[in-house]
Amino acid sequence: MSHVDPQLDRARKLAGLNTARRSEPDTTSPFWEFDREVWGTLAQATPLPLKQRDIERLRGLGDRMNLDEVAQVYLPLSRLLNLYVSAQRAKHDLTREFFSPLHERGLEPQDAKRTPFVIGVAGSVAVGKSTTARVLRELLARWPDTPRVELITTDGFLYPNAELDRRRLNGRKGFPESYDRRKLLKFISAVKSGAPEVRAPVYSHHTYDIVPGAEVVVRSPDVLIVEGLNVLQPARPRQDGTVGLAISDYFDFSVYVDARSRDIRQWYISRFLKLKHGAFQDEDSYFHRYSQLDDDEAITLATEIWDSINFPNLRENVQPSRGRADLVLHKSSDHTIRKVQLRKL
Ligand SMILES: Nc1ncnc2c1ncn2[C@@H]1O[C@H](COP(=O)(O)OP(=O)(O)O)[C@@H](O)[C@H]1O
Ligand SMILES: CC(C)(COP(=O)(O)O)[C@@H](O)C(=O)NCCC(=O)O
Repeated sequence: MSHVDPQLDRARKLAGLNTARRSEPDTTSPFWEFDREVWGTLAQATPLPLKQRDIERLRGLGDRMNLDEVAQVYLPLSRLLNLYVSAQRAKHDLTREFFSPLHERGLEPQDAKRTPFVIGVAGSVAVGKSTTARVLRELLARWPDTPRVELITTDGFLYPNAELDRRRLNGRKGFPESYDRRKLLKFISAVKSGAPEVRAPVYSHHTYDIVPGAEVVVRSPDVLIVEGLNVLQPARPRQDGTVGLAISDYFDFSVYVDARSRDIRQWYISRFLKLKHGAFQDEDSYFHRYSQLDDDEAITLATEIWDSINFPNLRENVQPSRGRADLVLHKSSDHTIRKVQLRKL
């Protein structure tokens, strides 16, 4: 954070900010904060490898992501992550060098291969974290040293509906206790142990349940992105009061997608309406019965689901984990990212 950076000063002028009135650094915050325009200058020399049609393919229902946002927000982020991956690799090489006296004696660890760089993507239901995760995946895969990027969503680790019923957790889908957290922790720990193949179960929004027998196989990629509501949850205390590990203990970097809860509520309701006219029309959709509702009834129902499930989960579990992220993307009410916070080092 040098005092005079011509690129940043130019960006501040473009953004109508007075370069002479630069605010004092906030020494009480663990984050550096950047307006989008300033952050957007941080990868100017990097060509944008995606086209409009790629964005349309990656964008979730209702999301407004466009090429400008990819260039100004995600390209710099992918550049930073590329640097962090290199730093991690350098650290790995140094550690192997540190082991080298063991080599002659045959005592060097046999599995000294590096493990995948794991990135967590957290945020509320309907905030657009799946679009964020998919765009990051595409961008990172285009950097020459991380061609193999895999993405999994934590919904695969939800208990099947029958098990949620048995545990009296219907109506709590998405709350931390609705996930098989032990299985998720074993999954991530296997990935970070360097296992050549690790399997994860699959959830379907269409059937609103785990898909029996389906799995995704993660084969030691360069980068693994793990997206889900609760990925930044701290470990919960065991019955004897001791605290174990959380999946975030295995993350090399994490992103929290943030917005005002009243904006997210609006996005959730309008997405529900879009789904009513789209996916719910399909007779196999679990929500097919809702396709018959008129728009007012659908708005009432979506509001009820938001107020009774998704908002309480956001307030009680998801939002309190925001401060644990390495990077926070702040969206304004039109879905565009206005501000980026990066954890200080
Ligand atoms: N009932 C549904 N039917 C079909 N797709 C859905 C349904 N609910 C959510 N989705 C899709 O699932 C994905 C994940 O949604 P969500 O968990 O709300 O996270 P986010 O909106 O932050 O990506 C989104 O692409 C969304 O459009
Ligand atoms: C499947 C989800 C819990 C999200 O799971 P994630 O991948 O974030 O772990 C959420 O998108 C969802 O559909 N919640 C359902 C709330 C409800 O209507 O019961």
